Amino acid sequence: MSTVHPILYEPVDDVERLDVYRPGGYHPIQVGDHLHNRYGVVHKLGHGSFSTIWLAKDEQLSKYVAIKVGTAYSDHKEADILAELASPACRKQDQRGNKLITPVFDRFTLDGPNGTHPCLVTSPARCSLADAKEASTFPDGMFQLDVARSMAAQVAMAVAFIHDNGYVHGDLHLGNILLQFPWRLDLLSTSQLYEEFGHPDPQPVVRADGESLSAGVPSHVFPPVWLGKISEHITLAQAKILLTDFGVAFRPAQESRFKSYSPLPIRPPEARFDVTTPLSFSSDIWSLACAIWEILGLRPLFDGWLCTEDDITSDQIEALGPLPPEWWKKWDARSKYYTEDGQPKESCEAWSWNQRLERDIQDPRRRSGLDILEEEEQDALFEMLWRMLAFRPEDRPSANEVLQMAWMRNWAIPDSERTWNNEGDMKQRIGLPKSSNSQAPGQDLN
Ligand SMILES: Nc1ncnc2c1ncn2[C@@H]1O[C@H](COP(=O)(O)OP(=O)(O)OP(=O)(O)O)[C@@H](O)[C@H]1O
Repeated sequence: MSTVHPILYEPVDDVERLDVYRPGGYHPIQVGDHLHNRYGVVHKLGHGSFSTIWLAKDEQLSKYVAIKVGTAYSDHKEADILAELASPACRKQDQRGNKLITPVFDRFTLDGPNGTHPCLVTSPARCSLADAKEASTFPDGMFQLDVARSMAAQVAMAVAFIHDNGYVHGDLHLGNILLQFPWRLDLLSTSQLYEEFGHPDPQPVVRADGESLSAGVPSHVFPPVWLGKISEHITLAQAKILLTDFGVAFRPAQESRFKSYSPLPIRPPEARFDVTTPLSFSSDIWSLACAIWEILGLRPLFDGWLCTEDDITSDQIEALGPLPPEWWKKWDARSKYYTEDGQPKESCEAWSWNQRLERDIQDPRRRSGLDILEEEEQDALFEMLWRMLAFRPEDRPSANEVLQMAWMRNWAIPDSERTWNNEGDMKQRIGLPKSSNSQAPGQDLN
């Protein structure tokens, strides 16, 4: 059942939902606030359903940090999980994977008119991969091929790292994969940062009924700063990613989770058809395959725009073949799309794998003048994704097995190694001395 939200405030574009400034909801924060006697808020980075995220200056260490301020409903689980993944015990097992997970520098709580809010201090990133694609100047927002391969390998490594440490991420989409800064933001003073990326733009919050604001509502809200980069302009050396948002992550050994919180297009089918078996690591493998497709191409593998759960199931069958028989029988809406012997009804336009590759990856890449996948690479990619998208979760490979597959070994991992080996070259290219930590760049910050 959908909830109807009364219109309490005059609308403001590109900000969090204003009606969530209420007891249990967001904490009212303004640029200029000083948090936890240490962090001066200088800009807004973004918002999610359960948090607002702020760029702040850590006055003790003179460096910029991102502070994720949770709603008062949210628990401390995300911070606990990230702290555990950052612990020396986890980190020493896998040096590679842990650089790809949001680090935790500090955590504290804020008490305010809407309750007590968990706050997580992490490193600021440029933008999410979804934002980078959306910002493209082309109608088709995509990454250069080597960049896409590198990012795909890094996400798989990050997933292998968290799986090795017993956690399922549970929400692997491009909005939760961030692009790291290729240089230290700390090189900029706050005024240089404003000059380079724009000043905060406070928008007044006005009640629709003309009444005054209650104590839990901020006087102003802030559209996020754009620190990001347009997808096709990201170079291989700049393609370092961070996997973020562990808000729905869980440990299958400790918690039986039956419901998936992933968006419909990347949601594993067992969450719909096998609701009595707890979700496990393989649910991330399904979503990882969908994320890799979208990183390489233009659009999601299973399109979710105005789609229902039934449309997505039908789309999955078109791409992957018949559902396991017991799931097929459970699917009440099957007769809308298929005859009883599983043939698509004429009204359905079926898209095979090859057609999808053309439609979603190769053709848009060609149109944007970007490299396409050669035949040998296409075959290796198909082989990997086909196995990751097995309907039955137990038939999918583990994240470590994915990293051993030919596409990863021969195409994606070599490009990710070039991303991580380029650090020194990168600093030279943007005109920074390799050991610089005080000088403002004044060069190409993009
Ligand atoms: N460290 C960061 N640096 C820069 N931007 C960030 C950072 N963390 C989050 N953001 C921005 O804020 C957005 C929301 O963050 P996040 O997904 O962690 O919040 P959430 O409340 O858990 O969201 P959701 O609605 O997905 O549960 C991200 O998509 C990104 O644009």
